[in-house]
Amino acid sequence: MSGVDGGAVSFRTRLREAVAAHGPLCVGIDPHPGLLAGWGLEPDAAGVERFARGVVEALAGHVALVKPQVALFEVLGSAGLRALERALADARDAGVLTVADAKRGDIGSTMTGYARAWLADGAPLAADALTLSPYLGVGALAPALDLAAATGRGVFVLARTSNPEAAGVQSAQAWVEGPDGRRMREVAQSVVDALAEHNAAHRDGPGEGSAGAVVGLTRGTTGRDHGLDLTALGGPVLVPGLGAQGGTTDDVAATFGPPDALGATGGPVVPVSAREVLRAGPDPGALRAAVGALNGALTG
Ligand SMILES: O=c1ccn([C@@H]2O[C@H](COP(=O)(O)O)[C@@H](O)[C@H]2O)c(=O)[nH]1
Repeated sequence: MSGVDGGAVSFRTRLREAVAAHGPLCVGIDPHPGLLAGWGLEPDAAGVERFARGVVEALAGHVALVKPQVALFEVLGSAGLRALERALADARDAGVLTVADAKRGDIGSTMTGYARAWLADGAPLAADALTLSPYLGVGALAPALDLAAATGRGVFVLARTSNPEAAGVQSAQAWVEGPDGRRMREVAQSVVDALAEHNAAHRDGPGEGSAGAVVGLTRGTTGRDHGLDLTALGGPVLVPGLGAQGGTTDDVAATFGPPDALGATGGPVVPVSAREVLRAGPDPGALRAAVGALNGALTG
């Protein structure tokens, strides 16, 4: 993770390089019991570990990043978390970027603990990036944003999630304090704006673009004239909803524009697919073919 001068290389730089080399797809590692059965594995810690490490082994060198779904490891207690630690270590050793999808968020003092658990150098569960929930306020997430910026890691904060139930909260209008006084803003947009502010303050150096947003593929369009305006974000966008939730590669282009649409000021845009890709396993060649087909459609 060190740059030529010995300092940390930003997550966004590393993500851009990985996307340029392998394509934008992020493969979710979601060891659902049904998928484990399809792979001939038991729904226990040994099965989850074999599954997660099998995905990394098959896709190393073929995918930019993977996103383990922490809940599906946590459900097995300490043995499940040990399996996650091993899969994260495998990915690190193989040069595959990782996003721990833990959706953490708490008051600032507790947030420091979450930040150190997932974003500190040497932490057993350290990942390249962590998903965060801003329901306690984006400001409360500062310990994670700051540690990510300092260690060349990233965060993805939920802005507009892929599930339909989120609309009531995320599309609500709220008063937000800005440089020009108070103004009404959609909650999801206010999250993006706060992340843009953080990124603007860390434009050069290891913290560059470390604050990304989660914008679901299944919740409508983005752009200046409708929906979310991501043009000032200055960071990456994680886009779940491709495949099992109904989103298509055409939807990615229609919603976010061509792969480099946010290139100058933001991005990369990284679509996520878990179940659709994982159903192709356990055969490594079939997993790689599923990833290749999606990456081809996303970039073609
Ligand atoms: O808005 C969100 C945020 C996170 N997710 C997570 O992404 C994967 C999607 O899995 P699929 O099998 O491709 O549907 C899963 O881990 C979700 O918890 C999301 O779907 N939407």
